[in-house]
Amino acid sequence: MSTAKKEYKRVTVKSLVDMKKNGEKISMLTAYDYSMAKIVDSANVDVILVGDSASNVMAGHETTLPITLDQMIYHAASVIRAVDRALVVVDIPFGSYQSDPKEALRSAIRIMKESGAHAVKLEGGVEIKESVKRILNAGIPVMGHLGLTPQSIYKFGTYTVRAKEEEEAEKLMEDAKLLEKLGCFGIVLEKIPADLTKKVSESISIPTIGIGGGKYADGQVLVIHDLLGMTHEFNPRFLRRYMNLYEDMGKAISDYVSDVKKKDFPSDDEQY
Ligand SMILES: Nc1nc(=O)c2c([nH]1)NC[C@@H]1CN(c3ccc(C(=O)N[C@@H](CCC(=O)O)C(=O)O)cc3)CN21
Ligand SMILES: CC(C)C(=O)C(=O)O
Ligand SMILES: [Mg+2]
Repeated sequence: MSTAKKEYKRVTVKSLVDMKKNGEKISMLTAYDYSMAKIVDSANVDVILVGDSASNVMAGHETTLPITLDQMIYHAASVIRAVDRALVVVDIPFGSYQSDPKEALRSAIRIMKESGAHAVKLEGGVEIKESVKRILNAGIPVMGHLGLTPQSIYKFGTYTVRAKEEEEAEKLMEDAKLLEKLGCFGIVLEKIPADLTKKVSESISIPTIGIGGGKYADGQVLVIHDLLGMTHEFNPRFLRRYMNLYEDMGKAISDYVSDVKKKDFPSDDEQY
């Protein structure tokens, strides 16, 4: 598994756009720490997202709002140290880009400079137009994120499917075209109807990456802990679990506890 990576060149923002052109689907997963990123990168995932979902998965917060820019940089720097092949994209966290475009650029620069990341991701469309422009003008690649945007959860109140109404669907299409025009290299489409993902993906030349966006997206993204079955209480329809690590890890750990209690561990061979 880990030997395969040497066959490949580094993934770049350009290779992702080329993959869309060639009809090759893009794989993207989150990682927040060195050990996990090492495994994800070695398995040839194209894009690693240091998501602000770290706020939920790593820190135990209910939403993505509390995580700070410093904390995101810490996670991103750990991931960067592990990665040889994947493109590493980092979420700019809530509160570090919404105030004004200069703040947005300062946050993006801090992420690039202090973590070594390759690109940043921001949530929203026309509302963040000036910020996206400014970051792109500084030579920093930007990924968009439309549909269910968790940093705005309190505006909506629920995590239900977005853009089901005609008007919202039209706005999302406009936002996607705008992000493409500004120069973004890709757009995450979260929890929107599959037919809207299809229309958007056919209308723009940059790749769409779906999470609950259906089969017509140019790529897919999941939170690594969800895929591995570590988050056993998170059960949206779009999630395919490839393991049940919550149970398996629990079993391994209780076996260890029991071995210690039984004085079975360590054995004669496991000591000096
Ligand atoms: N572990 C984890 N996985 C994620 O995909 C993820 C996070 N955390 N944290 C940040 C955001 C939040 N995301 C979410 C959150 C909820 C749903 C969702 O579908 N929730 C409910 C349905 C709620 C409703 O219909 O009102 C569910 O079925 O679990 C989807 C994506 C995606 N991101
Ligand atoms: C779910 C993905 C797209 C994300 O933004 C995150 O993990 O923070
Ligand atoms: Mg995010």
